[in-house]
This record gives sequence, structure tokens and C-alpha cells, in this order.
Amino acid sequence: MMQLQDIHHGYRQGGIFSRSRRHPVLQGARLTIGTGECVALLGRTGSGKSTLGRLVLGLERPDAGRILFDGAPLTDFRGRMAPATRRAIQAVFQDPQAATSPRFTGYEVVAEPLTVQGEASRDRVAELLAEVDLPPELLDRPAHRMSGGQLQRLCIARALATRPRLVVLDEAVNSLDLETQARVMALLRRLRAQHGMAFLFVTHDLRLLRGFADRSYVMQDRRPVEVADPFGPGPLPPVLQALRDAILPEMPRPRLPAGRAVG
Ligand SMILES: Nc1ncnc2c1ncn2[C@@H]1O[C@H](COP(=O)(O)OP(=O)(O)OP(=O)(O)O)[C@@H](O)[C@H]1O
Repeated sequence: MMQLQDIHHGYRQGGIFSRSRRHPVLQGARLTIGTGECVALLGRTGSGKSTLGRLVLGLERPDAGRILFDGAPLTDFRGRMAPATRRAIQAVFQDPQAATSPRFTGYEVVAEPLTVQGEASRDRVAELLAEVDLPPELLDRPAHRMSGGQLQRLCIARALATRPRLVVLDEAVNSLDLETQARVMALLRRLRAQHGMAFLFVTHDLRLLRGFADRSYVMQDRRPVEVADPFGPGPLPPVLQALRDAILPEMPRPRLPAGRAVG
């Protein structure tokens, strides 16, 4: 469904008007996402994961290389996406507060992508809230009076509104506490089983992938490298090994005097 072919992309240091050389972020990047597939993109901070996510969303155009959606270029020569493609590819970002206007009500946040086509209605938005386990009271509550977890569910409902075929989840659960994180991950799993959409799951947190991703890539030397099993015995790319070594055991085993077993 989505193919990134030999992508090169970078930024000028000091802003777009600076005369300095572009600092390369992606070099020869290749990645594919099949219909209904959950693809993870792992990597250290600053390795270019979000840049790749923005390219998939058509928010930036690559300096070189091709991005194909259903075999056709993602954007036209001016960098614009066809309306149907824009509806088909949605995103949920890390910080729900930054992604919503604090004065908007739950209804206004979720209805946003539907108003363009004149498809917004209270019933439809209430249905979307129910899909993400939010009560109908939130329809009229302003975003600044919601918890981080509620707001992130609202952002997920907004992303689902156009019945997308691909959702880019860019560190989408990282700002949530561990319990809410687990609930939102379960919600994402359920929504995917219900609707069959594909996910590009961008994260630096390897723990979140267990039982979630169908395929995984790790950013290494400015390009995604596919790894067969990030939890397997290896050999693993050094970046992935470092991410794995950084995971703490769930419950450190108590040290007991020699000869005594843990009860
Ligand atoms: N708009 C921009 N202008 C200039 N430099 C940028 C821009 N966006 C990203 N960069 C730089 O590109 C590099 C990759 O950034 P990116 O946000 O893609 O990494 P990341 O892997 O998503 O990191 P994180 O996990 O911290 O979000 C970084 O060095 C960043 O400073």
C-alpha cells in the first residue's frame, strides 16, 4: 500500500533561509507498509523517525526518492495530496494537548476532519467517542478540562473519523502514564481488529511492540533496517541491541542467600 523508495531528506541548519548545507537525516531510506499491516519504526531520539512519519503523511516532500501510495505518487508535483488520499492517511501524535485547541469541545475536535465534506453530525461523533470508550458527556466539554488519557483517545477518535486505511502513530502513547498507556495500546489493537487499518507505529520504546507489530524496522545509519524479531536471540543491529539492553527487568529478582529458592 505504502512504499518509500530510496528516500533522501535533510534540513538546513539555522532554518530554511540559511545558506548552510542541508544536514542529512534520511539517506537511501526504504520502507513498505502492506494493507492492514502494523509496522513498527524504532530508533533513538533524533534518528529521523518522525521525519519519516511526516513524509508518509505528505507533510514534507523528500529531497530525493519516491513515495507511492497504492502504486501512485503520494503527492502531486506541487506537494499536494489528493483529498481521498488525505482522508486515507491520518495521524496521532505524542502530545494531545499540542494537537488540540484547548477551547474546542470534544465534538469540535473529533468533527474537524468531517466538516470539510459536510459529514459531521452529533450522532456520528458520539459513535466515534463510543468506539474509543469515551462517554457522550465529553461532546460538550472543552479539551482543557479533559485528562491526558481522555484527550489522546479523542485524538484517536478524530484520526478514525474518516475511516483511514493507514494511521501514523508517532510516539502516540509516550506521554501517558503506564496504566493509561496499556489501555490505549489495547484500544488500538481492538480498533485494528475491527477496522483492519494499517499502522505505522513510531516509537523509541521497544517494550510497546511485544505482540503489537507485524514487522519492525529500526533506524540505523539514517535508514530503516528491517529486523525479523526484535525480541529474538539475534544477531540484532547495534542500535536495537542498545535499546533492548536499556529495558529494565519488569520486577528485579531479590538476591537470596545461596541454597535458598525464591518461594
Ligand atoms: N523542521 C526541522 N528543521 C530542522 N531540523 C529538523 C527538523 N525536524 C527535525 N530536524 C532534525 O532532524 C533530526 C531527526 O529528527 P526527528 O524528529 O525526525 O527524529 P526522531 O527520531 O523522531 O526523534 P525523537 O524520538 O526525539 O522525536 C534531528 O536532528 C532534528 O533536530
